Amino acid sequence: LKMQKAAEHNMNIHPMWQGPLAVPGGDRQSPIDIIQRKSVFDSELKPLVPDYDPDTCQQMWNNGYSFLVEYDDTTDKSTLKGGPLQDKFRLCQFHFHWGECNDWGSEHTVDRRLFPAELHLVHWNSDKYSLFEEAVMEDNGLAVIGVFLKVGKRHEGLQKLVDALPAIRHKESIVEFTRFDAACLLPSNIDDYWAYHGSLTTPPLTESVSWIVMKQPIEVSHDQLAVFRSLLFTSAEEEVQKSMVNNFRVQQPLRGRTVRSSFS
Ligand SMILES: C[C@@H](CNC(=O)c1ccc(S(N)(=O)=O)cc1)Cn1ccc2ccccc21
Ligand SMILES: [Zn+2]
Repeated sequence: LKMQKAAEHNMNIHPMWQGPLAVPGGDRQSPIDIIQRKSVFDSELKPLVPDYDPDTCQQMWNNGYSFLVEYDDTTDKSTLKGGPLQDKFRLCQFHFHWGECNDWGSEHTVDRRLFPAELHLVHWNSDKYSLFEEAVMEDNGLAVIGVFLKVGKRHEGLQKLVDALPAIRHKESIVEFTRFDAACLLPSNIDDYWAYHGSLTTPPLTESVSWIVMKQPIEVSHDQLAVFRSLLFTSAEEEVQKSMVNNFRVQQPLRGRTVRSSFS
């Protein structure tokens, strides 16, 4: 029932969803429901090796659908390798998806379980491509780490980010944001994850993503999540202000894909 309610509230009415809602013939769309008993343990999956340099953190902005923290990805200073990945990937940004209430908001689900929010750390394959824009179009171009957020104790590392949000309430607003270590948003256990091939969850929905979804959620406080919901989809000029909530895509068909797990 919550899935149904969540689906009714999701942002398919947001302007960004007007137009083709799926890649024609797309058979590896994201997000998906991860059915634990159907995932296949793969002993070949290696530990993930995130190596992020806080000095590459540059700015935070409201793009009218989420808020992004962007990193300088002109060098290999902040990288991800290991896990299911054959190549080295550069961190370019992270962002979140969340609901209007704590009952839903995540994009992926685990055995149909919804979380109040989901973090995405976006990386592109710098061994094979020279720009993010190139990698976006290639089937091994991107790697996104998904981390579920659940309501619990306050997340000290997240608070620096939460304190900056009022400065980017409106769409298109941007603020300098430096020296943030994205690794502080990863759960304590990054060895247990699910891996599958999918897509961007917003247009252009390109099927270029190696998804790595962490099993262990991070805990954030109710009040920290409430600040996410104080953001607006709308720019300062628009007369009707709309709260930035329910900015998630509904789960997509698995189409015969296998979800691998790094743990048995
Ligand atoms: C990718 C778009 C911008 N979108 C993203 O970068 C992006 C990143 C991660 C996710 S998620 N939620 O799956 O983690 C979703 C979107 C720009 N853009 C639009 C058209 C386009 C064409 C070529 C190159 C870039 C292009
Ligand atoms: Zn995302």
